[in-house]
Amino acid sequence: MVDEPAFIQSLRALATHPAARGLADDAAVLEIGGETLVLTKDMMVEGVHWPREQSLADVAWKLVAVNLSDLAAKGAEPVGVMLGYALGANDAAFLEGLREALDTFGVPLLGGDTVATPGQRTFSLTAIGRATHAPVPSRGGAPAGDGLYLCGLVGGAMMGFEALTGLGEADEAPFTRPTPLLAQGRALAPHVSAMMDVSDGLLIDAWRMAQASKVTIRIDSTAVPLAAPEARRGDALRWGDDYALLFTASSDASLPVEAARIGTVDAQGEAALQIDGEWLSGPEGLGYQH
Ligand SMILES: Nc1ncnc2c1ncn2[C@@H]1O[C@H](COP(=O)(O)OP(=O)(O)OP(=O)(O)O)[C@@H](O)[C@H]1O
Ligand SMILES: Cc1ncc(C[n+]2csc(CCOP(=O)(O)O)c2C)c(N)n1
Ligand SMILES: [Mg+2]
Repeated sequence: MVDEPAFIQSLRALATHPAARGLADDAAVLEIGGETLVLTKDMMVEGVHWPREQSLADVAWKLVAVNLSDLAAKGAEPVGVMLGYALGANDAAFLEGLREALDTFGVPLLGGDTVATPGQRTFSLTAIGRATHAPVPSRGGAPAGDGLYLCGLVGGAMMGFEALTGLGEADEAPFTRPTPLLAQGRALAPHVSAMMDVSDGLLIDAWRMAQASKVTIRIDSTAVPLAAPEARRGDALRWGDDYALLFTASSDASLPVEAARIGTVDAQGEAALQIDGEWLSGPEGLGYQH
């Protein structure tokens, strides 16, 4: 079996349509009929994306939330979702969590597909959004000289996961019921040079932004706002599942939402990422990869 980056690299030869953005962004951006659609799809697999302890109501909520987070990162407003569902135990709980998420985020269910599987439960969602600002922010627009900012916190999902699985007492909600930063992403879109959501870990996602933008990103790790104890800072920067917004903007931009300045964009140097003065050449050890 090849790994995730190798498989996506092979797919790039097939995804030559401009809307695919070279498979180097959070979503596809499709101009059609005078509108700009933003399209994304995320899957969740039992044992990989949620532990057995987690209720399927929370899994359904999170499936919607993580997809809407990719729309948020492109400043898009949700238009609808399509569900891929594998039948099994606790279907009613899944339906209840799905209803709550659709109501909360005001997004209609438009369709989907249902199967039964002898293996692990697997769910997927396709989210369709409408761009609210042109150009639609990409991972690839960060110019040297801009600041690097984070809207939201990291480490909360890690702490919540540990509590859910019996290690500690933290609030489980950042892991079980994340909130996509839709209003913040929409407000930020006109002000940013690049934007993405943090799903696999702050450091690996910053590395991807630097790669896509052909720059070096320097991060001051002590400036990153945490939802975890200080002693867990290193883990919080790598664990992922936090769905904060990582973006670049000019240092003198007046930003419409609260965000922490956590670094600087430089011209391409020795490597894509520098953390507290130390060069990091590859993505290994920086976050979650399948
Ligand atoms: N099986 C696939 N077929 C086509 N494109 C894919 C496939 N898997 C990933 N991609 C594309 O690769 C790019 C990177 O995907 P990735 O899943 O890393 O982004 P993401 O959805 O923002 O992250 P996450 O899955 O951590 O939420 C995107 O353009 C995505 O559409
Ligand atoms: C049981 C369990 N163990 C570990 C994790 C952590 N985790 C799994 S996938 C992922 C990145 C986002 O996924 P993707 O890139 O597939 O969208 C993260 C942070 C979890 N959620 N559940
Ligand atoms: Mg994303």
